[in-house]
Amino acid sequence: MDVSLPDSAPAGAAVQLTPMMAQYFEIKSANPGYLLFYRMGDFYELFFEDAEIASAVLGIVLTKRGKHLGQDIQMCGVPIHAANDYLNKLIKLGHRVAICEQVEDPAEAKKRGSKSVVKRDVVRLVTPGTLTEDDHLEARAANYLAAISSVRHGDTDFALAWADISTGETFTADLTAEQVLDELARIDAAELLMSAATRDVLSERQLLPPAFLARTHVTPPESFDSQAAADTLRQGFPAGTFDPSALSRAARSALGALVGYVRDSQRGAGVALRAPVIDSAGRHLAIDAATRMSLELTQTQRGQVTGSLRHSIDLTVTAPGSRLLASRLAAPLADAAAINHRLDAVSFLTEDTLLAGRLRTELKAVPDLARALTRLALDRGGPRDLAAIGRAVGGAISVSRLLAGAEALPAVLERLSATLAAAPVGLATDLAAALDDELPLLARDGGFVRQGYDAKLDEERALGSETRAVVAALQARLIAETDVKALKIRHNGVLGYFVEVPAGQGNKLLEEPHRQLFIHRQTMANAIRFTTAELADLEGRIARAHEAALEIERKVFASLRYSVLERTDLLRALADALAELDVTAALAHLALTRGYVRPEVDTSLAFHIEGGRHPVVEERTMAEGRSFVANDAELSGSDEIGGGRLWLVTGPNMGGKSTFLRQNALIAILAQMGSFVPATSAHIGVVDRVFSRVGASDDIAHGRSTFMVEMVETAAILNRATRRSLVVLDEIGRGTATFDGLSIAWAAVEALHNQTGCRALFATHFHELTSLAKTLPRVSNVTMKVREWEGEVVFLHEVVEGAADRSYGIQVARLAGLPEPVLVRARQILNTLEERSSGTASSGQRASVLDDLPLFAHQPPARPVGPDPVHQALDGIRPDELTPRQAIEALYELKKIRDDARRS
Ligand SMILES: Nc1ncnc2c1ncn2[C@@H]1O[C@H](COP(=O)(O)OP(=O)(O)OP(=O)(O)O)[C@@H](O)[C@H]1O
Repeated sequence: MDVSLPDSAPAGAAVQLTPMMAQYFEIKSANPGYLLFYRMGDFYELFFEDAEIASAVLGIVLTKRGKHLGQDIQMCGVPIHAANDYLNKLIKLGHRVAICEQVEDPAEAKKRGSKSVVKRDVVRLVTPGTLTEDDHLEARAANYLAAISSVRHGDTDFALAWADISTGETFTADLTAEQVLDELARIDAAELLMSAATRDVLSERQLLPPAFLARTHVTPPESFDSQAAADTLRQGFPAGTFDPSALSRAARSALGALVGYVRDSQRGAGVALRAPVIDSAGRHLAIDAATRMSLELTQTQRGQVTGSLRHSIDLTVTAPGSRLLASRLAAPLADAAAINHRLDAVSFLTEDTLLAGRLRTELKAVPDLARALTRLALDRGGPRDLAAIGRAVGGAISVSRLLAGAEALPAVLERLSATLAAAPVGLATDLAAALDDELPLLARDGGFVRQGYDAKLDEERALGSETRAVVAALQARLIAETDVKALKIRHNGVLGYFVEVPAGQGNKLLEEPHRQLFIHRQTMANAIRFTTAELADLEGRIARAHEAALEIERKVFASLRYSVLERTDLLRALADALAELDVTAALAHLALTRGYVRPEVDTSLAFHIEGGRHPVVEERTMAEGRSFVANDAELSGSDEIGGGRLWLVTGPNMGGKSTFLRQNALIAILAQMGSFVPATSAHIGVVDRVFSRVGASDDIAHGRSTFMVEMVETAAILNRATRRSLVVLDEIGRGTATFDGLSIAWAAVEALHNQTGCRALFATHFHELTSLAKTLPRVSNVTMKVREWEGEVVFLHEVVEGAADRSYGIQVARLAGLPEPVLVRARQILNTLEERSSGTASSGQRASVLDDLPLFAHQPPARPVGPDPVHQALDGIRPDELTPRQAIEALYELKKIRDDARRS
C-alpha cells in the first residue's frame, strides 16, 4: 500500500490511489459506523482511525504502512485464529465490526494481471444483537435484537419486534406508550433498532432511559417502512409459516426493520428466524422496570446476579433450560388455566422423584441444539455443531423413552412426550456413525469423519499413509545407494518433500554418479537440500490423496448439514421441548429441596399465604446458620366487599419489613410463572400487575431526587393499578418534610383502598397512619415483633397484628455503631420531643420544643436497672481455676444466660 498522495481530497476524488487502497476506501465507505476487519492473508488488518481505536481497545501494537495524503497510514492487525477473542472484546465495548474477506482465490486475481487486487467483500456485520458464536454468547442468557416502531395513526402507538438470532426465536407486540418501558425492561435487548423519529418521540416522552439509549442503533427511516416490510417479511420467513397481514401496521414496520437488519448483517447467509410469536402484553403478569429492580428478579439492586431471585431458583441443568426459566420469570402468566397446566407438570414430577431424577440426569448431557442449528443454517457451523445436534437428538430419544414409561402424564408432559417421540432416530445414528469422537472446530481442514464411514475416504486416507510408507522406503533406498547415513527425506511448507544431507556430505550428491538423480534445491548453513524425480512424483500423489480425502469430507459435511437443516422445524420443536422439560424438572427439584408447596391459583381475588418465606433471604440466613421466620399474609378480598385488603406494616428498621413485603410479591410471581412457592400454603387469585417499590434509590443520573422518583413512581402505581393488582409499597413520603410525607402517604392509602381496591402491603414509619384501620374497612395493622432488652432491640422478624408503638430508630443506630455520645444525645432529644409534643403539634410548636433542649448536655449512659445476670455469672468465674475445656463451657453458659434474659 505504498502511495504518495497530494494533500487534497481523500478517497476517490482527484487522488491517485493504489488499487488496494481504492478497494479499501470503497468498502469502508459502504459500511459507515463499523470498524473494518480487512482480510489480508492470515490477518484481519485495520487502518487509519479504526486501527487507532482497535489498538487502544485491544492492547495491540499500532504500526504504519505506507502513506496517504502525505500522512503515515496507521495500521494494526489481528491473526485469523484469534480473531474471535478480539471481536468479542470490541463488541462488548459497544463497537460494531464489518468482516471483509477475500472472496476469490489470489491465483484468480493474478490472472487479471500482476497489479490486480484480490476481490474482497463484507461477508458479515457483527453487532451486539446479531451474535451466533458460543464464544460471544453467554450460554445461559438470551441475546435479543429488538426493533421499535412508532406510528401516529394506528390503534397502538408503538410496536416492538425482537429476536434471538442465535436460536431463531422471534416475537412481536403492539404497545401503548405506557407499556414501552415495561417491555423494554422485560426483554432487555442487547441492541435496539429505531428510526431517528422514533428515538425523538421516545426521548420526548421520557421512554428511553440511558441504559437503552446506549444500546440504540438508529437506522434509516426507510428500514421501518411498513409497506416495504411486507416483501421483506415474505422473504424473511419460509413460505406459509406466517401471514404478515396478521400484524398491525406498527408491528409490520418493526418486524420488517428487524428482519431487514438481520438479513443485511448476515449478508445473504440464510437467516434462520422462526415465524414470529405475536405477544400480547395482557397474557402476562405485568411487571414494570422499577418493580423488577426492587424485587431483584434477575439482578440485585447493585447489579449482581448472585442474590437475585433467578440465581436462587435456577436449578436447570441445560443452558436452553436456564434461558427459558429466565424468560418465564421475566413474564409470568396471567391466565389461571395456563398456570395450572404448568403446575400440574411440576407437581407430577415432585411426586415421581425417580422419573424426575432420571430425566435430569439425561438432560444434563444434552447440548444446546437451537444455537448449533442456527450456526449450521448460517453456514457458520462446524463438525462440533453437527455432533451436538446428534447428541441432543439422542438425548431427546432417551428422555422420550423415560416419559413413555410413565403413566397418566399431565397435559404438558404428555405434549412434550409426543414431541420428543418424533425425534429423528436415523439422523442421530447417522451423525454418530459419521463423526469422529474428537472433532475439530472447522470443517475446512477435514479430519472429522470417522474411519469406516465412507469407503472411498478410507481408501484415499490409506493411500496417503501408504505413500508415507513409500517415502520411508525411498529414504532407506537412497541411503543405501549413496551411503550417506544421515540422509533424510523431510517436508516443509515451502519446498514440500525434499532430501536433506549434512553440508559436509552434500558435495557427494552433487558429483557423479549421483548428480543425475539429485536436483539441488537449497543450501543451508549446515545442510543441503535436493529433490528427485521420484520424490516429486510421490509428493504429487500424497497431495492428491489428501485433496481427494478433504473433498470427500467436505461432501460428507455438506450432506450431513443438509439432512440436519431439512429437519429444522422438527429439531426446533425438540429443542423447545427439551428446554421446557428441563425447566419443569428443575422447578420440581426446587420444590422438593427447598420445601416449596403448590399454590392454589384461580380467578378470585384471594391472596392468602401461610408460612410464607423469602426465597433468597431464606437461603442466605440458612447459610449463615440462622433460621428464617415464616410469616402469613391475608390480603384476600372480593368484589362484594369492594376489593382486596391492605395491610399497614409498621415496625423498626431492620425488623424485616422489606423482606416481608418483597416475599409476598415474589410468591405471586413464582406462582404465576408456574412454580411452587416458599410457604406452607398459598391461595392466589391471578394478579394482573405487580408493583413493588421497596428500597427505592436515588435517580441522580436522571437529575431526580429521591422524593421526586418516589412521587413519579407512586403516581404510576395509583394511575395504573387495577383491582386485580398486587401493590407492595415501602415508606411512601419519607423523602420530604414529615407532614407533607404523612399527608401523601395517608392519601395514597385512601386511594388504594377506596378507588383501586387492590391487594396491598404498605409499610410505613408514620404511626399516625395506623388509625386508618378504624375508618377503612379493608385496612388492617400489622407490625414486626421486637423485644427490648437492656436498651437494645432484638428483632424477632415475626409479623403480628397491631401497630408498632415506636420506631426503635435509636436502638438500630446503636447497632450500626453510632458513637455513644451521639446516641445519648439523640435519646435525650427524643424524650423531650415525646414529652412535650403530641403527634399533632404544628411545626412551629416542634421548633419551640427544640429551642428548649439543653445544648451540649451530656449524661453518662444509663445503667441497666437490677442485677445483670451476665455480670453476676461473670463475677462467679475464676479464670485461674479453669481448664481450657471449662473455660469454653463457661463461655457457652454466659451466652445462654444472655439469650435467656433477652427472651424473658
Ligand atoms: N423473616 C425473617 N427471618 C429471619 N431473618 C429475617 C427475616 N426478615 C428479615 N430478616 C433479616 O433481617 C434483615 C433486615 O431485614 P429487612 O431489610 O427486611 O428490614 P426492614 O425492616 O425492611 O429494614 P429497613 O426499614 O431498614 O429497610 C435481613 O437482611 C435479614 O437478614
